[in-house]
Amino acid sequence: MPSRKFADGEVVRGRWPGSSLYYEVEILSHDSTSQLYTVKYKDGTELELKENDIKPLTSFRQRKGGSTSSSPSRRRGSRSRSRSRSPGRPPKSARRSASASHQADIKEARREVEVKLTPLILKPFGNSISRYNGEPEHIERNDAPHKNTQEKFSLSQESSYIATQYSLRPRREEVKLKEIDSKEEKYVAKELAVRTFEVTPIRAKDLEFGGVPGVFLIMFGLPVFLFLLLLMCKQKDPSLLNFPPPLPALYELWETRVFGVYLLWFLIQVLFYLLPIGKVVEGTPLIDGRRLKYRLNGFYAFILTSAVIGTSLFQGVEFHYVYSHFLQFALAATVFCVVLSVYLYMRSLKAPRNDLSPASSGNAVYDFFIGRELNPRIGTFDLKYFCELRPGLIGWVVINLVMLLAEMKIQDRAVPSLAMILVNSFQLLYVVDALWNEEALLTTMDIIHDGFGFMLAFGDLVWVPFIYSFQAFYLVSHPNEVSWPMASLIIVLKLCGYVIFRGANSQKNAFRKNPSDPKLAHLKTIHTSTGKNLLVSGWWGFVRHPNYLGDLIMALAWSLPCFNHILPYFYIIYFTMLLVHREARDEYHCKKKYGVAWEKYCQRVPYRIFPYIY
Ligand SMILES: NC(=O)c1ccc[n+]([C@@H]2O[C@H](COP(=O)([O-])OP(=O)(O)OC[C@H]3O[C@@H](n4cnc5c(N)ncnc54)[C@H](OP(=O)(O)O)[C@@H]3O)[C@@H](O)[C@H]2O)c1
Ligand SMILES: CC(C)CCC[C@@H](C)[C@H]1CC[C@H]2C3=C(CC[C@]12C)[C@@]1(C)CC[C@H](O)C(C)(C)[C@@H]1CC3
Repeated sequence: MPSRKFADGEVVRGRWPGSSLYYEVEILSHDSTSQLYTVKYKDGTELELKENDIKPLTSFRQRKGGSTSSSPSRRRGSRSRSRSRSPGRPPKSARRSASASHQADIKEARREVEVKLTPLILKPFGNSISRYNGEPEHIERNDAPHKNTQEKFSLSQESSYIATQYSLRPRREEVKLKEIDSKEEKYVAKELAVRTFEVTPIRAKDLEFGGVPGVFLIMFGLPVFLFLLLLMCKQKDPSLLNFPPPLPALYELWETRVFGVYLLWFLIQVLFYLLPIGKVVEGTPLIDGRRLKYRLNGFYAFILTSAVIGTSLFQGVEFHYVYSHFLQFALAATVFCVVLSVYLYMRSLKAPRNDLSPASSGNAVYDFFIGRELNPRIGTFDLKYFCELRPGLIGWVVINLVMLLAEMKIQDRAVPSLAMILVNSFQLLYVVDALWNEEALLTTMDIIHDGFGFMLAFGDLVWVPFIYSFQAFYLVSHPNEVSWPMASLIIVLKLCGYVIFRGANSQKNAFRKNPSDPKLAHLKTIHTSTGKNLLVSGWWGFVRHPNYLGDLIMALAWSLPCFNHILPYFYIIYFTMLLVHREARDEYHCKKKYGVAWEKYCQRVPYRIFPYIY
């Protein structure tokens, strides 16, 4: 095991990211895998630093006149003064006269502002951006001239990343100290304001999902709805005339053994997640500039799970148990999710402000639902990221397989029905695609915006495995013969949906990763004042959410093999509602983020999801 230089609890100096300034920090922990130290600054900020960015206190104490301030924020004043006293600096009048030195001053001021960062609670779509978005925008091709336009705003990609993470609003006294004339001051302020987020304490704001009453209803309504749906599906004739289905007593639904099997499943997935295989990538920058590290091994977890399931089948493990105790499994997952949500809420009460989700509101009920903490982690174990793709999504494929085997057993078939094969293979493709493109998850609303609370815990661990497998569950007790011509049409529909879904997601991901990617040079873009551009041709010029369109077409193809009843269409109805609502949430955020540029985009691309319809 590699040795570490600094011990937990030791007080040292840590470099402030993006600057050459060192502040007093306390070592909180050390991760031997990533070789990063978690340190705490005096103002409470916790960051991960490399060993090279940490120095013992003694190496600073001998420096005469060094600042004693111990947090980036408290250091501001002294640093400004010491810089202005620098013997190498020409008198201010001389600096004022030459435009070249004006430019140098601007650069210096910018650098000064950049390094004097205070991690703050940010309101990500704050007024300053909206105000600045009053600027005229223009549409251009995504090629070299576009790059120049971006460079006009002169911050390098790296520094612009830092800039977007901090309040870079120059303090008045600092600007005075720099003695930049008003024109230049405006220029600097204008540049900085573009990337400035308004600093606000978390306060009451517009709540989504119908506010507190809405989330209260969802939290109680969805589990009830889930059980009613599963009970309905178990009936021979699941028509609405037979509603409500016979309700079992609650004690009949609870089985400790089932809960044990569920926990075992969860722990196996934890184990696979922790395996040191797969690339480690950085997530999008957080409000305090940190970028969390994520290991991309979802696809490996899937392969390993398949090996375990295959071996168990070979060993004669009775998978029918999952089908015959399906409701008990759904209850076990729901109980687990409630316990997890309570844990998440409790631990979030101790979380530093910087770690809270921008969606949290300060209202306990709402925050319990939406999640208070953005990225709850136990060491390097990221709870939200893990739950989003592993136990539920892989669990969905396993449940589908269980249903396929159950269909063969119950209907006494030598081979599964064509409908079951279609449903299984379509959904397998969807899950494998998500795991293969795992990195894309890091830029979704769920990871960047929503906290980890009941909504995602229930969505990931209960809703996805038990509702998304509904078509397969339905087919076990309600056989439906699909002809080959019909199957061919459904396959074509599924492939069309997949091409749109994958094409749109890959195009956007590639553009966000490298806006000057030569492969995207033919696409038109709208320049926005945040520095990020919007695609306005290609898939994203067709409708504003082409990926949702593709997803919905695929969802239709999943339901069609069960076309003899309305019940399996519940999925497409629910999914349309989910994506229409999600699209509205995303529009709201994008409008705040991009202002006039977004409105221009909406004019250019008038339809949200369905061309000429919506
Ligand atoms: N199966 C399910 O239950 C389910 C549920 C939800 C979502 N999904 C799928 O998950 C995938 C991800 O969905 P998502 O909801 O996270 O949203 P998304 O559509 O992938 O991302 C929206 C973001 O894309 C960027 N964007 C929007 N328009 C753009 C344009 N013209 N050019 C460049 N960037 C643009 C904006 O972010 P920035 O500008 O900040 O980059 C916007 O916030 C989708 O394929 C969706 O279908 C599936
Ligand atoms: C109120 C609740 C019922 C809402 C529950 C919503 C969740 C079921 C979804 C929210 C985000 C979704 C999502 C996927 C699955 C469903 C959600 C968790 C996803 C993992 C499906 C595969 C995709 O490829 C994806 C990885 C992009 C996607 C991410 C978002």
